[in-house]
Amino acid sequence: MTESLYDRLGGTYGIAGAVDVLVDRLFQNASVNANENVHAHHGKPANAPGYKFLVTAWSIEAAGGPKCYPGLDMEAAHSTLQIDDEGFDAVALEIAATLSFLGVPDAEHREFMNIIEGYRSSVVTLDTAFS
Ligand code: HEM
Repeated sequence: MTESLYDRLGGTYGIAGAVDVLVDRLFQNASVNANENVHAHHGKPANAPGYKFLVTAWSIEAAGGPKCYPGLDMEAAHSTLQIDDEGFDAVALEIAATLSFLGVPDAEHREFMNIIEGYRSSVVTLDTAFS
């Protein structure tokens, strides 16, 4: 039987290590923080530890690991942030860059990015395609 994505990403230690790098990059990413609603959260260094915990737990579950995520579902978590496709792409790019930076192999990289892409319609609430 194939190992779960969770196991192939190095389990809780592998995922927490990647999220540690990712969140530091997201908090400093000018494109991500161009949205002032996002910056109100990501602009405060004191939010980093709790956010790392929540994103780690979410990722563990999403990758097929143990159920441990205590946070909001993706629609509720982002409903007031007015995220458009460009804002989503900026975060997705940073996730992909982090996986690449850490040397995650192609198959696992693609599988995790497919999971992320699957949540685009839950996270994006602002249609700016023609504005
Ligand atoms: C599939 C992609 C994404 C995942 C898996 C994800 C994951 C999460 C998680 C687990 C939380 C915590 C929820 C809670 O408080 O219970 C959260 C909150 C948040 N996310 Fe995302 N997120 C995604 C996309 C985005 C994007 C594209 C942005 C910005 C452009 C963003 C910005 C934020 C912000 C600012 C918060 C904190 C909201 C607050 O508590 O005030 N997220 N996200």
